Amino acid sequence: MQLPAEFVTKYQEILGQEAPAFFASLSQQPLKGFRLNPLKEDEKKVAYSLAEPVPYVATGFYGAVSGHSLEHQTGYVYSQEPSAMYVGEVADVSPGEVVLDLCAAPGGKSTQIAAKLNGAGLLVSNEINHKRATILAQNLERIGAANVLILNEDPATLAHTFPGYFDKILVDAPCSGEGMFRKDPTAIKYWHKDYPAQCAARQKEILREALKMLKPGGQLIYSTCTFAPEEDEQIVAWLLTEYPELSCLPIKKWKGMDAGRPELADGNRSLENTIRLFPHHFQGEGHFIAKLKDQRPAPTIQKQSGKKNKKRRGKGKQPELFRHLNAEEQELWTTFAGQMFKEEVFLIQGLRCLGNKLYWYPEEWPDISTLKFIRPGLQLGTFKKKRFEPAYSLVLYLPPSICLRKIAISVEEWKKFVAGNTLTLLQDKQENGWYLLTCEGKSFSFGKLVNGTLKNFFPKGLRFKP
Ligand SMILES: C[S@@+](CC[C@H](N)C(=O)[O-])C[C@H]1O[C@@H](n2cnc3c(N)ncnc32)[C@H](O)[C@@H]1O
Repeated sequence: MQLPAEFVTKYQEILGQEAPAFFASLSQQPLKGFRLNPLKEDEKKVAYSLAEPVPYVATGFYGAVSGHSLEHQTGYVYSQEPSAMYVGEVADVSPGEVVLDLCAAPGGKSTQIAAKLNGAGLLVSNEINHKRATILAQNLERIGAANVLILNEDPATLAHTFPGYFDKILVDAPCSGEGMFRKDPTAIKYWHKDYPAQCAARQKEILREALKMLKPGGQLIYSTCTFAPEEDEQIVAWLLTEYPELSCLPIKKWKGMDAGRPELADGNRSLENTIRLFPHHFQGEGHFIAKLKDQRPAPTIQKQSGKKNKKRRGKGKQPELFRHLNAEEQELWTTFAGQMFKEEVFLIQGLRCLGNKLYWYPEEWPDISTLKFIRPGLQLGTFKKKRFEPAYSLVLYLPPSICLRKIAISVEEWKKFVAGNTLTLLQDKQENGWYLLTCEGKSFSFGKLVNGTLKNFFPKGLRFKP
């Protein structure tokens, strides 16, 4: 690997005797990992080896996964390099919290946070770049979390809508990406000696807006995948100076994790509470993580607890984006839900229409009608001329055990189906209609059975040949 000369000089100065080991580690093979998804039923039932767990992430494992595997496609696994996984752990999100992931695509940390919320509370997952936001949406859809809004906004616009709103905010900032050098050598081409300072200026802009959205008493998690002090310790030092209400919380250091270095910024000792992950010390690509707490007393309003708490937050009015279901739509949904689910899965009060699409969007969620969104709640389906067609996002949300109508098919049949073929079910004498399709116990599509032929409703844009 040809490293820029100014990069080499800089890290020789910063790392001294350790520099050769650091440079050598950048020429090694990148380390791969994946996380299991506890939102799925029997989440450990995967074909991948779980023999090498990542010690500091309960759901993390070393090893590579394929994007075409059944496990990836059904959201059972998410490919993520092991140092990036620690950011989601440090965020330490609990069910019921209201969390913002401000720079979220492609979704490594958002998928982890959504799983930790476990259906209670809300994750607002935002990405400024539209193309990347659509990839974020696909990744979040696969993991099957219902309580996620996906937005495509700039931080300043969000700050206007959500002042003091979030319990936790993650800023996994756009950075100079030095920790990506061995995974993605094109990152080296972008690097120049002033790049870290330029990135730092942008990081400050993003953080200024982020802090406007943090609730008093809330926590800000800041991370980068770079080693540059300008974007790491110096940003945290700047935060602590500019925002005296913030303090830097200690982060548990597992084997191979280094403390942040105060001498690389203004000498503030609390910078030792931050974490540096260096590839010559630690099994991973490289990251910097800081956790800051707003010390002002938290407001005494009742904490949102997801589905149970009906108190609406945000602007205090109904989302203007949606309309209520008409009688025919309500009947179509009730019939579908009655045939499909063993129990009431979505309360009718949380159901709303946007055009002819049906969403689950509980009353207490904020009004996002003025914002650019990619996913305004969990899409359940579409009303089409006197019929209801269930959505792909509903499939990924549904655990097979709550479904009455389901058909299990083999891996060979799954391969044909996701490539776009219909299936002929010679053995089956089931009633015509909608069925949840499963393979190895994993929900992967709806299919419509018509006289023994299973029509294909796997989204056309996602079809592939495994
Ligand atoms: C390091 S990546 C995020 C990775 C992501 N958190 C994950 O774990 O998959 C940073 C993201 O910030 C976005 N970004 C770039 N400029 C931004 C800005 N001015 N404000 C907010 N986000 C920005 C980039 O498009 C990029 O997707």
